[in-house]
Amino acid sequence: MDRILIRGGRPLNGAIQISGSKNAALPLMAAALLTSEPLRLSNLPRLADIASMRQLLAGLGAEVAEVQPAAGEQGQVLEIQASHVASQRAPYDLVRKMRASVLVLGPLLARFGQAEVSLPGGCAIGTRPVDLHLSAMEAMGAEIAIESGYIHASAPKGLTGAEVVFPTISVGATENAMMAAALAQGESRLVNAAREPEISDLAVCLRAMGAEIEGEGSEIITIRGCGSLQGASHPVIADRIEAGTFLMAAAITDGELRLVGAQAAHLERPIAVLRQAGVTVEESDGTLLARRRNGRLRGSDVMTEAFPGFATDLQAQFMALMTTAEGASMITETIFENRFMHVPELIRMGADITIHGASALVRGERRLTGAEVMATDLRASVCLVLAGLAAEGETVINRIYHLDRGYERIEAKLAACGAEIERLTS
Ligand SMILES: CC(=O)N[C@H]1[C@@H](OP(=O)(O)OP(=O)(O)OC[C@H]2O[C@@H](n3ccc(=O)[nH]c3=O)[C@H](O)[C@@H]2O)O[C@H](CO)[C@@H](O)[C@@H]1O
Ligand SMILES: C=C(OP(=O)(O)O)C(=O)O
Repeated sequence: MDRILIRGGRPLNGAIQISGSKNAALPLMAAALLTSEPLRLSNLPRLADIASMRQLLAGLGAEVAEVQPAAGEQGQVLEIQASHVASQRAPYDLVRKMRASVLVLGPLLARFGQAEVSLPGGCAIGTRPVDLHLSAMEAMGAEIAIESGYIHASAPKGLTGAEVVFPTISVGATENAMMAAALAQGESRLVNAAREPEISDLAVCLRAMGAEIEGEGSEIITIRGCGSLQGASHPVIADRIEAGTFLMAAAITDGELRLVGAQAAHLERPIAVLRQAGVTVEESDGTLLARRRNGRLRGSDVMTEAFPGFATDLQAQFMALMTTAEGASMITETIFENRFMHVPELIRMGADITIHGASALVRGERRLTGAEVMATDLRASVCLVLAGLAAEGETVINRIYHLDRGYERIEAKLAACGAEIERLTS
């Protein structure tokens, strides 16, 4: 199994191109199932999750081809055509590797009147049920049964537009409901919808495919379903979590990074928190520049929240940063019940952190020292990379397949800015 070796203590300096967003790309790829015409997606990151979604779509019978970027296009470009969908079954083997596989449920059900999707099961960061996805489908008229670990959904006469009131905010359930509603008969109103930039990106693409959608980015999304959707061409937004991670990499190493393509509007709360902690973040011409303001960082409290709040996907990285700040920080995780798996590993590197329920108290100004550590999930992995970059000596991170789910060419991007980092293959 591959590992990452980091020799820490070197400031990062340089420019990094931000890749396309994994979390925007996955629902966009699933949206290709809504039409028999080709959907062309550009600026897709080259990540394990994108490969898994590609495999899932191909397994259903869609044709997925990588094509050369046209003028103005960036990243990986895929043309997905789901004209002959032979199967409506998302198998356990793929769903267990990537929970976002459940995003094929809405499109398959809306277009073909049936879908079988393996229940995702638990996950390192929490139980992560899919009840909100299922109740949204039921509100639109689907019958749902759980048998042998699979969701069996059927709507032989098609889905009907409905008011879906989400009791709690769910990004994935909002996306599934938007895609299903786009092909349902009549109008749907999604109330207490997620407002993440990835939701807005999906709405833009669905609109280009002919869907009538309003209100994305607000708490109520209205969708008037139409009989069929057409092909479209859509560039995926930049990955705000990758950008936020590298803002923190600049700060933790006391370096200076220019992030090309990063969208400040998608990072307002994390940038405000970083500024309060003593990081200068400047925006100009589609880039973000980050460096410490006067050498020292101050402990700052953070609570994770749905967008526009502080993203849970940046919580672990912020915790690594706060281990090096002056004073104490209280970091409260409100989205996932078990997203502190990085804490024992940071402690092994010299951090002083105690967990009290959903909060972690970080006592700062620790000198981190390199150690052999274990990655447990995607953001925990990159938090250990940040800690390793700041630590004295060598850090070896095991189980980095988690990292490959969400960070494109991370060693190359960091090495180009002065990090001593290498992948050890065995
Ligand atoms: C591929 C993707 O985009 N992943 C992101 C997405 O995950 P995902 O879409 O899975 O996250 P959700 O927004 O659905 O989850 C938020 C909370 O709602 C709960 N919940 C969710 C659905 C449901 O049916 N029932 C239920 O109880 C979850 O367990 C969690 O506690 O949003 C999360 C929250 O910003 C991010 O951390 C993930 O990186
Ligand atoms: C939790 C994450 O992803 P997923 O929802 O795909 O597990 C993440 O991107 O941090």
